[in-house]
Amino acid sequence: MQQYQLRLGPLTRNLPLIKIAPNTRIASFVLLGDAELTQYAAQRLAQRLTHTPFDYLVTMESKGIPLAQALSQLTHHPRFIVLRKSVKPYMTHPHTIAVTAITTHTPQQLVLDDADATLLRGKRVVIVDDVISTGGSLEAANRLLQQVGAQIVAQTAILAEGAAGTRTDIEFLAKLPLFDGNSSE
Ligand SMILES: O=P(O)(O)OC[C@H]1O[C@H](OP(=O)(O)OP(=O)(O)O)[C@H](O)[C@@H]1O
Ligand SMILES: Nc1ncnc2[nH]cnc12
Repeated sequence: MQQYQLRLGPLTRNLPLIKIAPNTRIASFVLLGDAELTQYAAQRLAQRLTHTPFDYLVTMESKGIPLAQALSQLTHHPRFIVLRKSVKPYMTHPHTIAVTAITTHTPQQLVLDDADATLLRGKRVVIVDDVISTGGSLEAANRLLQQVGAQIVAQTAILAEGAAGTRTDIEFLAKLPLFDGNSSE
């Protein structure tokens, strides 16, 4: 399997290249289970947020969760909000929004329970995720948060992939190429 070598500060990781379309691959980045990388990335992102006062961190299920937890602790924000991908029985009044993300061909959604929506109304929010690729998940999170009256003051990620790497409205630590025909088997 072909690999892409990611260097992030003192850390190096070999990421497998995963086919997402004919001749197009992403470098699969799996933050879940990598406590060292999560902690390192959270420290770097916390530094970037030093001059951005905010009330809540918001992340998307699932790979953003450990990063948001580490960043929450480092920035002394004891609670963070997770946008879920399915409606749970305990939710009283779920707000949902459709998502198009690079890794799934089936319809996806982001869900925010009303209790969390109430918490976020009028609050300054930082969105955090592991990877921004097409930006579909980020865009959906933005729309959902705006619907419930939150104010997005920063968007942060470890990696920006493909065209997301040219965006100036995201704080990211590293860029990843999208791999074209040269990476086919
Ligand atoms: O910019 P986009 O094209 O929307 O891609 C980025 C999203 O994709 C990944 O989630 P994934 O769909 O792999 O779900 P998971 O975290 O639940 O595994 C990643 O954690 C982002 O949320
Ligand atoms: N490169 C990537 N690795 C893992 N998950 C992703 N989601 C979007 N891009 C991704």
